[in-house]
Amino acid sequence: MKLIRSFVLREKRDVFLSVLFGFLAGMGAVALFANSGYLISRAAIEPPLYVLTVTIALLKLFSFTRGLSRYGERLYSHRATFTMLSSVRTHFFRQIAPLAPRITHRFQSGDLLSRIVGDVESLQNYFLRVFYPPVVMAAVFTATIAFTVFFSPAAAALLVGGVLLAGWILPAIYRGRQQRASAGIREARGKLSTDAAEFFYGYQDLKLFQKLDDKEEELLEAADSYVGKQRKAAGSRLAGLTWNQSTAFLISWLVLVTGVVMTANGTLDGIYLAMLMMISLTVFENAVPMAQYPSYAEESRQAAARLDEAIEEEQQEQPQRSGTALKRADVPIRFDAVQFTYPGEVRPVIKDVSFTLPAGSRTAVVGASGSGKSTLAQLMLGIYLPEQGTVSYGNVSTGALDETTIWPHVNAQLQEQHFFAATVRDNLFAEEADDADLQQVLEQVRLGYLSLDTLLEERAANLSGGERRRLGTARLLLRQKPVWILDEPAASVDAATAAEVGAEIEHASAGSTFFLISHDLSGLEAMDQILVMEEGRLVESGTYQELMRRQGSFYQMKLVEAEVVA
Ligand SMILES: Nc1ncnc2c1ncn2[C@@H]1O[C@H](COP(=O)(O)OP(=O)(O)OP(=O)(O)O)[C@@H](O)[C@H]1O
Repeated sequence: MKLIRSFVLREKRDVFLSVLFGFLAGMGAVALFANSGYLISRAAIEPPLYVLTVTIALLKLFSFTRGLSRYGERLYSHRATFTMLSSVRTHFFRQIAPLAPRITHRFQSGDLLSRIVGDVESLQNYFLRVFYPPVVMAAVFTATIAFTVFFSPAAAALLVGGVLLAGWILPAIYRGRQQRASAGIREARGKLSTDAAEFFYGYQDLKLFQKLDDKEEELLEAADSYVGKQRKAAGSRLAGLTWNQSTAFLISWLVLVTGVVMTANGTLDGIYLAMLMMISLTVFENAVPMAQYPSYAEESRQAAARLDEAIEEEQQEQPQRSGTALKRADVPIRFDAVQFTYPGEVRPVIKDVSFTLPAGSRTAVVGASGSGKSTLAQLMLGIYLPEQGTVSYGNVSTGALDETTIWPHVNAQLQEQHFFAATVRDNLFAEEADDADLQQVLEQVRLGYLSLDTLLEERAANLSGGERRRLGTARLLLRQKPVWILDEPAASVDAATAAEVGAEIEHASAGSTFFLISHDLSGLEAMDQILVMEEGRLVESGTYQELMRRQGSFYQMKLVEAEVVA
């Protein structure tokens, strides 16, 4: 909330103008109606023409003042709001973007989207309905009461009582209720977004496994829960509004009664009675927004808390990085007694792993599914930091580096790659390359039959699994990098095509530090070293020939592979 307040206060000029015009609009309204009341009473006793002329001219002046000031208030308050929203959105996005992909493991995509869009959007009410209306209300009431005291201290006292009740006491009572009524409303929206996203992503599988009805029911329950919570919050907001209005009318009625009594006993000139009545009716217009104050204050607090939660929890989970830049990556990459557990998990998935990738060497990592191979790649990219031990480039550990400075040195093809709903050309991420180069790269990955203008669907759903993998490889072939990290580039690719594309990769990566994660044990003879992972431990390492001679885990794996092939 502190941060949101600081974003609002940055717009000092607009904040000042909103309050100023809000005050002028409020005073304009009070003066307009007071003047009307006075005019009606005065006209009844046939005053000289000049009195009517002046009063009518004032009426016009006040109505212009009111209209123009209200316009100014709306203009500057909305400008301050939208500028603040854009600052919050940019700030939130800047904070959250570097946390990817870690953040996407912690928060589901639907929930994250609901925070980025919905929660940020809710903060628009913070300035408009929480921050400045109390200031305007206090200023308008103070000025009006000072004016009223002059005619009737009793009516002024009633107004003071009314403003305390409508502007402070009732909203304070409603604040607690509103907190209860709107508790969990944002979480319910997050859950609904998550369920909806899951429903659409998993639609095909849900259909195939006949689970569509169950999931639909869950989705409807989430929708009902969200609507129910919204209804409760809106009910509470309306109740607050009703009490606020009732108080305003009651006070106006009391002002009328007091005025009548005072006029009857001669302590008030009857000509001012209608004016006092109109003042009372109008001045409470400014207290109406206060009825919604608790609801919007609570909504803003919850939205800000959810945004903080997304950023802070994730930042706290991660060890602090000192953020220096990696200047060169053509250096040995070392794992020293590395232990690693994923955030929020208890089971270490990498246990006391040490190895070195000499600059320009070629290494393959093999091992059973879940043995920690992909995690090694994530640690090497600095996406995660080891819990114990170090991963270092030359003499610099990844903990001392800003991880984003590692990535420009690396050609990485991780297990999951994202493809955008755009052309093949756009998905190759090589704006500076000309079409002939791009087409040539497509040939190299045996996708020459695709046109650069072919439109890919979201997540490249119109390509086969193997085609997606090879399109991912094509991205790397367009960039010369000193380090290559490949996590099963041949997954879902037939053996013959995989061998051909493998040869292209080998050629393109010659001289680079090459780190290949593979389930395929063939073609590893040319590697400088092979690392064998088992349940998070490095159980064997050496050249192909050494490992075969040793007849350990790698040898056993080869035997199993040979049996399966046979
Ligand atoms: N984001 C994550 N959060 C928590 N645990 C994870 C995460 N990613 C992987 N794991 C766990 O870490 C272990 C190692 O996973 P990893 O992906 O490194 O294995 P792998 O050897 O690459 O497997 P595969 O060959 O199937 O790709 C697994 O037990 C997995 O369940």
